[in-house]
Amino acid sequence: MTDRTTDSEAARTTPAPFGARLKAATASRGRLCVGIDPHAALLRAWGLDDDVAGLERFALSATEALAPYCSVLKPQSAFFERFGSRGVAVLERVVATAREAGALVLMDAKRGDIGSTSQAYAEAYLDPSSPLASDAVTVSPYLGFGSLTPFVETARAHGAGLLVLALTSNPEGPEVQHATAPDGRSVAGVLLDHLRALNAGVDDDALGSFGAVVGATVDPTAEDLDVRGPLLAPGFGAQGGTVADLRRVFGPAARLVLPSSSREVLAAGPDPVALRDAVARTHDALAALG
Ligand SMILES: O=C(O)c1cc(=O)[nH]c(=O)n1[C@@H]1O[C@H](COP(=O)(O)O)[C@@H](O)[C@H]1O
Repeated sequence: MTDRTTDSEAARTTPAPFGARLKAATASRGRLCVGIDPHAALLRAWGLDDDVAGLERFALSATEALAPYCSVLKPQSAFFERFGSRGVAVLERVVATAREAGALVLMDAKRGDIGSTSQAYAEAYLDPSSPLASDAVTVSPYLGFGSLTPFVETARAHGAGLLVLALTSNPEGPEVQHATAPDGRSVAGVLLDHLRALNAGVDDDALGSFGAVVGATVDPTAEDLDVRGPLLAPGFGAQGGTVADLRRVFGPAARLVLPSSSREVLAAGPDPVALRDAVARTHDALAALG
């Protein structure tokens, strides 16, 4: 994005770091991230057509119903992109609506590319002057962790965060993530070490802004999951992950977990009260996590 602010203006307007804002949000609203994933099947279940009008109705109704009651909303960009520019325009409204209601927005775009292209992605999702500007974005480190440097620097400049794919919830992930790096560590272990380094300056009782994605459904791991930043745990709910699984997978790092659920919550709609009840039930279940 073009530089529309002076350095001193930027310093005045930069929000607190994402980790600090996430910690405050989960303390007041609970630590559930709800995914806004407008699947064709969910649109049909809500009595909507699988077209841009249906997408708009679904995504905005869900966001309006859920954003005041959730610490984090995670719109899945793919379901908007499949409708082209009109779908992306709906995504822009979802981001704005969620943030106005006080929810943090984690854009689920899973981007990652060579550094110079990563810079453009970082500006698209994290620069406040972008229409898609979010509080954090999911990123893929599989072009090498260093290729994410533009995301790290842009996040730091704007008080935003990153959630880096480490041990994903899908069954195909281990082929890459459990592979052994040249120095004998696992690939996932290398990524987790990089995240720990990025969060190194954070106080003991604070939360860093650079987190990992670790599925609620993965096998227990010998890796040290305590990166001193958030651990996004998708796979909770529709993919079968339970509170017991979160305890089993994360052990002492469970305090850092941000469980994420999309279809299980969204299936309760379109009634806004039913959507809120689904969130309340999940919050109650998560209370057992401590
Ligand atoms: O980054 C993610 O959010 C993600 C990572 C992962 O390992 N597994 C995973 O399911 N996700 C996303 O989390 C959401 C899961 O949706 P549900 O299975 O409906 O709760 C989808 O948007 C996935 O793209």
